[in-house]
Amino acid sequence: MDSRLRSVGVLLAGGVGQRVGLATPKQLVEVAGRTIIEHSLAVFEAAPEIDEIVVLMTPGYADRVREIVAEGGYRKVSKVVDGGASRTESTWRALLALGDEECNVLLHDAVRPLLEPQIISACVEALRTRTAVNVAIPSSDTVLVAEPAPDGGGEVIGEVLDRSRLRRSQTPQCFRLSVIREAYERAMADPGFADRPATDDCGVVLRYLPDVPIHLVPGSEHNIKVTHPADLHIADLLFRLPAAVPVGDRGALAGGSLVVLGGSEVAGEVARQAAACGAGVRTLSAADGVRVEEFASVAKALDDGGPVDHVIVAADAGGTAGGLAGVGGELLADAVAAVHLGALNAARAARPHLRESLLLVVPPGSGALHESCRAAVAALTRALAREWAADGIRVNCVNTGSSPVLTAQTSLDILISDVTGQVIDGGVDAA
Ligand SMILES: Nc1ccn([C@@H]2O[C@H](COP(=O)(O)OP(=O)(O)OP(=O)(O)O)[C@@H](O)[C@H]2O)c(=O)n1
Ligand SMILES: C[C@](O)(CO)[C@H](O)COP(=O)(O)O
Repeated sequence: MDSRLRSVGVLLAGGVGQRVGLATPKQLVEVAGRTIIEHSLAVFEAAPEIDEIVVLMTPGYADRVREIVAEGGYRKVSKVVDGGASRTESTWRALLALGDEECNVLLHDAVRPLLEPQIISACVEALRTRTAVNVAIPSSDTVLVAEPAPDGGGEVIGEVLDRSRLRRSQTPQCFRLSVIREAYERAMADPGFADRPATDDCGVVLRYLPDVPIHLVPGSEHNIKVTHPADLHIADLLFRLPAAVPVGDRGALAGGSLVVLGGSEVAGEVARQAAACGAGVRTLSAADGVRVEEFASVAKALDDGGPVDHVIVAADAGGTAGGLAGVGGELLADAVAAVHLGALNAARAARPHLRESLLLVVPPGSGALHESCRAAVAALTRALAREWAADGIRVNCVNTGSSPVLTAQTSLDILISDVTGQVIDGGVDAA
């Protein structure tokens, strides 16, 4: 059996988030700068395998989702439908909204915002030859069955399950429309279903179509479900983990145009390595009368050149080490002006000329002054990457490591990659 069917991603967002305990449904809470539902929407929108997206939303909040869809330009979203009273009821409503033409249906918990694109690819690939596919990961905990204590006081262990056979079920849960619809029709016609509901779609298929094998594809430890308040913090941290930047073909820079702003050692190395790759490089530093601390100075220098593919900001902030008490007021202001204000100035001045990406290189250092500047540039990177995403301009940050040469190599790899919003540690000399 082979299938090249249309694939519809269904985002189940009809819950109220009782366990998180906020006044609004948890899928509307912002994590890493975006609502949880928007993270999930963005993954499905960007997946080449997905043709259409249907959202099931908590009654009363559908218009908020329509706003998010319109503002974010999520063109694959065809419908926003009110969810039901339970997850399975929301799935049932989605199935009713899908029409009769056979297709692949990928049912995803909207509150799993860290779904990786390769999981969608694996699911759709598996659906070419299977009619039911689930995403699962091995259990790292021992799972046991609790029973009421014989003396009536609390619970005792009834059984310890064989962990080697246990998997934790994630989403998307994926089916041919005809298969999942038949399973749900049987469930809805079963008067006993309401008393013993299923916790997921695979549970419905397993119970009502036991002859349909549900094939498993590997999920991911990052694909967490935001269920309890702590999960909001865990998701936020997971979003901040740096992406792996592949070592690409730096020759791809040949013929491109770069402006390197600032007089740090890394600035010099980036300029040298990029020029060796065949890029046209313009360097602008205090030696050329350009000071990133002054917006007008950077803006004039950039206005004098033409459009530019990449701008790299790598100012020198000399001496941002040690305890705050030992830092003189002037040094403090200079460091903040060079690193934080300089990045803001350069970003603002570069924007009208930029074609591809901005890279903010944070100078080396330690202590309260340096670390607070570094955090400011990291936050700037993430926020700007979101602001400029709609225009296709990437923004990244690299923290200078112990080797300026390796940091410059990492910088070039970031320029030729497609990552955005990433804060990456530059190269460190091997010990
Ligand atoms: N009536 C419902 C209930 C849940 N869901 C969706 O199913 C996913 C997984 O459910 P869960 O984590 O249980 O979400 P809530 O039901 O919102 O949480 P809680 O049980 O704490 O209220 C979520 O994306 C949720 O929005 C749904 O579409 N319709
Ligand atoms: C579908 C699911 O996410 C798979 O792990 C899970 O069953 C949903 O359960 P919940 O009761 O809706 O949190």
